[in-house]
Amino acid sequence: MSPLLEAEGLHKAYGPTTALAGADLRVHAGEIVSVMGPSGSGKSTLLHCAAGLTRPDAGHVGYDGQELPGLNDVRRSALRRREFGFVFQFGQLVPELTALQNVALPLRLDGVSRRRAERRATGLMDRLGLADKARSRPGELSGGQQQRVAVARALVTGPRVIFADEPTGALDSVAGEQVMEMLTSAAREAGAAVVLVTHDARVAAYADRGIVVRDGRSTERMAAR
Ligand SMILES: Nc1ncnc2c1ncn2[C@@H]1O[C@H](COP(=O)(O)OP(=O)(O)OP(=O)(O)O)[C@@H](O)[C@H]1O
Repeated sequence: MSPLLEAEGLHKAYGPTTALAGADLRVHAGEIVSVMGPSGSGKSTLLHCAAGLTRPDAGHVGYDGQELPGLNDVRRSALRRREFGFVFQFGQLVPELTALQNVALPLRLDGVSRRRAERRATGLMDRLGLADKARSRPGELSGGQQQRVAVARALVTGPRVIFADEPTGALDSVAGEQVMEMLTSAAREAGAAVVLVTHDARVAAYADRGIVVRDGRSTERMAAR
C-alpha cells in the first residue's frame, strides 16, 4: 500500500541555519507516527513542510497523489483546510469565541451552516468529555480542556491527517495523558492518521511507529507494532 503522505529528501534553510538536510516522513492512512529528536533538530520544520505550511527548498511532498509544493497557495490552503487538522502546543483557540464556536470554526470557514457546524461540533465535544463546556470561553478552561477543544476542532472537518506539534507540551502528565488518550482514540475512530511531534517518550508510546530527527535528518525509530 502506498503512503497517504510522503515527504522525501526535504531540505530547508533559514538564512545560515540548516533546519532540514534530507529528512523523510511517510504516513499511511490511519497510522499514528511520532517524530522525536533533540530541540532544534528540525521536527517542527519537517511537520510544517509535510503539511504544506512551509515550502521546502528541495525535496518532494506527495499527498494522496498530489505534489504539495507544486500546488498554488489557494489550492494548497483548500486542501489543508479539508484534509488536514492541526493541534499545536498552546494559544491556538480564539479567545473571544466559546468552546463550541471554536470547534465549529473550520466548518464555518468552509461555508457550512451554523446549525450543521454546531451540531457536528457538539458531537465531537461530547466525545472528548467537554459536553458541559460548550459555552465556556478558552480563558475559563484548564490547559487540558483547552487542548481537548483544540483536538475536537482539528477533527471537525473529518481530516485524513492530524498534525500535532507538542500537543501536551504545556500540560502536566495527568492532563497530557488524557489529551493523548482522547486524541489517539478519536483519531483511530475517525480513521485519521496522526503525525505527532514530541520530546516525551510517554507521548510517543501512543504511536504505531516513530522516526527520530537529528541535525535535519530522519531515521526510523522502531518497527511497526
Ligand atoms: N522561521 C524560522 N526562522 C529562522 N530559523 C528557524 C525558523 N524556524 C526554525 N528555525 C531554525 O531551524 C532549526 C530547526 O527548528 P525546528 O523548530 O524545526 O526544530 P525542533 O526540532 O522542532 O525544535 P524544538 O524541539 O525546540 O521545538 C532551529 O535551529 C531553528 O532555530
